[in-house]
Amino acid sequence: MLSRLDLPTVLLFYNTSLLAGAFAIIHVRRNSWRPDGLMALAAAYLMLAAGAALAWNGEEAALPPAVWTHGSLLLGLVGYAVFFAGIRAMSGHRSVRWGRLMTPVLLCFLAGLITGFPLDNLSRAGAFHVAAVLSLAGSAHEMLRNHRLEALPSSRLLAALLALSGGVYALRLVFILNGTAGSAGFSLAFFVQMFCHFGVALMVATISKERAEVRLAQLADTDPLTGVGNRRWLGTRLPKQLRGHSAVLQLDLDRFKQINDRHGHAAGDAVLVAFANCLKAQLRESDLLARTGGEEFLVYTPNVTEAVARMIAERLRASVEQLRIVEDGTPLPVTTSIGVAWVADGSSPTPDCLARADAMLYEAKREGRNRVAFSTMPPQATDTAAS
Ligand SMILES: Nc1nc2c(ncn2[C@@H]2O[C@H](COP(=O)(O)OP(=O)(O)OP(=O)(O)O)[C@@H](O)[C@H]2O)c(=O)[nH]1
Repeated sequence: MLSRLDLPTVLLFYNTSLLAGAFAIIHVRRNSWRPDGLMALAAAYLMLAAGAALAWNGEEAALPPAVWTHGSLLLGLVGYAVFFAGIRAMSGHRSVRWGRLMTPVLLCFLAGLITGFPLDNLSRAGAFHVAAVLSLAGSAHEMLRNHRLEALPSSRLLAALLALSGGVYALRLVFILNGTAGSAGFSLAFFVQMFCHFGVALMVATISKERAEVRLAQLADTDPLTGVGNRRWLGTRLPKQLRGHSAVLQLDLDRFKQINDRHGHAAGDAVLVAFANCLKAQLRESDLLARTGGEEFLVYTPNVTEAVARMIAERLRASVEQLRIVEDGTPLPVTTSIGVAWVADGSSPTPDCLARADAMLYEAKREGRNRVAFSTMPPQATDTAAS
């Protein structure tokens, strides 16, 4: 069926796919919180559509050959360069070196003006196909590289579509170079490209949606002031039972209200940020740190002996005491009280451990603040410990 389609019909479908793709990408960009590269992508689609329309009108003898051949080649080359720039910017905030990207495009265009090679159909198609293959292969590579940093479900699919599109152009380039490119292959190639244009626009929209979902999940789990996890996040990360040789530490800044009252809420916020950063700097990758309330933080530290759990708590207390926070030229001395519940052998239900750490924190406050109160959880019955 495809072989019976004439060239104007194929080009009409091809252009429709580019225009619909550009429209979809512009719409996604308007609603995206991370629109990098999307305008370039839409512009590339429009340039490729304009280039194809120029070629179509030229084939119909509606324009002088010198105009449509050079014009369509320039639009095709710039379109594919901008397409690559768009995918690169979209894939991971990396900068686009426009000078480096556009220099070969302009050199090719100038060579065309000097030698007149675009007037020859096969030479022009060859140059266009080389640009398309390089751009699409580079774009697929960018998306795969991005997938390693940001594993979104649709980024691999987008890379596959880009690779398919580049592969079809590469195959056609081989036919062009050995002089066997026929009109049936031409129609089929444009049909696949049409499918890829729709697919790429759809994947761009889906990636934008997936990024928004990831961001929402991050916002829901993160304390906006300090950037550490919040109580909700902690709830999803803490096991139901704390295993033997693990500890929870409940930390609370001492007399924090006075800092707010004397120096203002902004100074209080600065203290909270410094406090969180100080704790973060002391902990291991495997530890959890969350802000569970106003000036309350919780640390979960697995795989620690009693001596190490005591040492960690004391080290946190001492490093907070040594913090040097200055607001408007005024030093703000801070200390923290810490309640620790350490699980010996077996395991303990997490709520019990949290309640014990809280009770220990209360004791540390009662005993004068700026200290650690430590407790070992009582051993559990074997069946509870095994569950
Ligand atoms: N700046 C700032 N203050 C907060 C925030 N959240 C809670 N607070 C304040 O934290 C203070 C907690 O005070 P209290 O619970 O009385 O405790 P405290 O003054 O630290 O006294 P002790 O815990 O007994 O040592 C209150 O003044 C809250 O308004 C916040 O996000 N920023």
